[in-house]
Amino acid sequence: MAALRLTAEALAARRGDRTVFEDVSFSIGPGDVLAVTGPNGAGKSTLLRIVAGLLAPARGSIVLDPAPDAGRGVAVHYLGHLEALKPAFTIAENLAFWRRLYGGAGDLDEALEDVGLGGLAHLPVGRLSAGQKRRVAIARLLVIDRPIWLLDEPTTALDAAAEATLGRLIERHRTCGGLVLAAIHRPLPVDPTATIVLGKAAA
Ligand SMILES: Nc1ncnc2c1ncn2[C@@H]1O[C@H](COP(=O)(O)OP(=O)(O)OP(=O)(O)O)[C@@H](O)[C@H]1O
Repeated sequence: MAALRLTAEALAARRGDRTVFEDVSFSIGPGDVLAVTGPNGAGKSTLLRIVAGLLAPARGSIVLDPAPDAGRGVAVHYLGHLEALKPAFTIAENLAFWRRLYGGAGDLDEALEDVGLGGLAHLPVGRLSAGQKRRVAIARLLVIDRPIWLLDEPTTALDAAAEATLGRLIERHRTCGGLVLAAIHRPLPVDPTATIVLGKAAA
């Protein structure tokens, strides 16, 4: 994985008519894990969505060095609150869809083994538990090789074993030079390089 640096400079975000946060700056490079904490409504998901390019900042800038020719979007993988899985399709069909859409090349069976869902590729997603769906969403990170993982409360619905597995997968990603930005309420299953605390909850 090519060495990348992601630098955010004096970011501010507005949602509706409210400034959610301002003057947020950070710089992360290969192997870094940046945790973003703060109370409900402080803007953690907003920050991730801005870094993903899904929302524009009210002020400030985000620079990727080196900048991908096709833009920042191709370097990031956003794991949001929603799993973005079609319930009527099997696990394999869902992962194959996302892999094709994002231009990934990872092995589906290997990814499912990695998240503890080996042998279940044929099951419709609609029949899975919340934690199993989360594991499928995490497997998507593995079949599409992108350097920046944006994880919004990634341990939601995971049991202790799956949380430990996520920790190992994040460590593997770091070892390969990947970067992680994670919005959290509970501690991550890895030691973050740094933590940003966003301010006050919405009144
Ligand atoms: N689509 C939207 N339109 C207007 N305001 C929004 C929108 N989405 C979120 N907000 C507001 O932006 C603020 C920040 O929301 P955000 O989801 O980023 O917070 P968060 O820190 O991730 O919260 P939580 O810990 O509850 O997940 C909140 O006050 C929320 O009401």
